[in-house]
Amino acid sequence: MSYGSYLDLDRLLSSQHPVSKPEHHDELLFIIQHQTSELWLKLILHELLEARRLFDQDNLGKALKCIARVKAIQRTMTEQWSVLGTLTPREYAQFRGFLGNSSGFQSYQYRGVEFLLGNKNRGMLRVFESDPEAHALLSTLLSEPTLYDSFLAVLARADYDIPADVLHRDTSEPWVFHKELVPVFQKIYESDDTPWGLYEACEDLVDVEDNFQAWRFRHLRTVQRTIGFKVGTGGSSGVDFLKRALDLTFFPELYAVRTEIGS
Ligand code: HEM
Ligand SMILES: N[C@@H](CC(=O)c1ccccc1NC=O)C(=O)O
Repeated sequence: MSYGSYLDLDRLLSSQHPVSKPEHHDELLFIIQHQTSELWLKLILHELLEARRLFDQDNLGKALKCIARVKAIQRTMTEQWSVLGTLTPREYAQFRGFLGNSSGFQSYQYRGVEFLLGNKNRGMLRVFESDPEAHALLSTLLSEPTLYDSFLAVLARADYDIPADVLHRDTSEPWVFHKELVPVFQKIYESDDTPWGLYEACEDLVDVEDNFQAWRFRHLRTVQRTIGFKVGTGGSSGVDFLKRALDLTFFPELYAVRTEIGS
């Protein structure tokens, strides 16, 4: 065993293939920024799947340990935008044309994280029709319960009043706001004898959503300073499309409960 063989460094470090001709100096930054993001997304998926499995086993403490790791990765990914922020609009314009129609829409790991957190959209599968492995993973994640579904099942088993239509919902559908859950969370947040384990779990989910939004926001701002209001290579309106994504929410009831909190 050696450092290089253990980490498969030969393969890793020979996996950067700039397509610009002549090769543009800054394309390597662009490739490595994406590759490191994909590696972190791989670990996020790994940890979220384990957290969901642990929720299903009522092992709350260990699930939260996985989520703590996810939160730390998210902070790293968000800070990482500062590296790409050193790419000037002109530098990017000089090799952007070589990227063709490829775009972040085609990140199956990103889509997998969105699905696992509840932002499901069957239409997004079409992008992966020519990639059977990615398609299979996303089909599975589309149909399976989300992390939030599994957490609500934990609450139901702890005798919280989770409606049957929530517990037996069609999990391939995107999450919709369930007002009946707000008093459930109110009971956790407002109690004189707060169940701190459940409270921590709720707050960890809020942290994950907050961190996800921070990443989306920094993506949007990096895109805006790099390509302004040009349309995206993936065919979207660009900045306007990314702005609308900021309205998405994974755990709306955990935010709605704040409005109801008295003393
Ligand atoms: C200069 C750098 C970047 C620019 C100009 C840019 C631009 C865009 C644009 C315009 C879109 C909308 C889709 C389209 O029409 O193309 C998009 C989507 C996306 N980008 Fe980027 N991006 C950049 C870097 C990155 C990086 C480093 C990542 C990291 C993985 C990333 C991940 C994504 C993802 C996942 C989406 C889909 C978002 C969704 O569906 O909500 N992008 N990007
Ligand atoms: N959508 C970007 C292109 C882009 O960023 C991109 C292109 C190829 C591979 C990954 C990319 N990153 C995220 O969207 C653009 O419109 O410039």
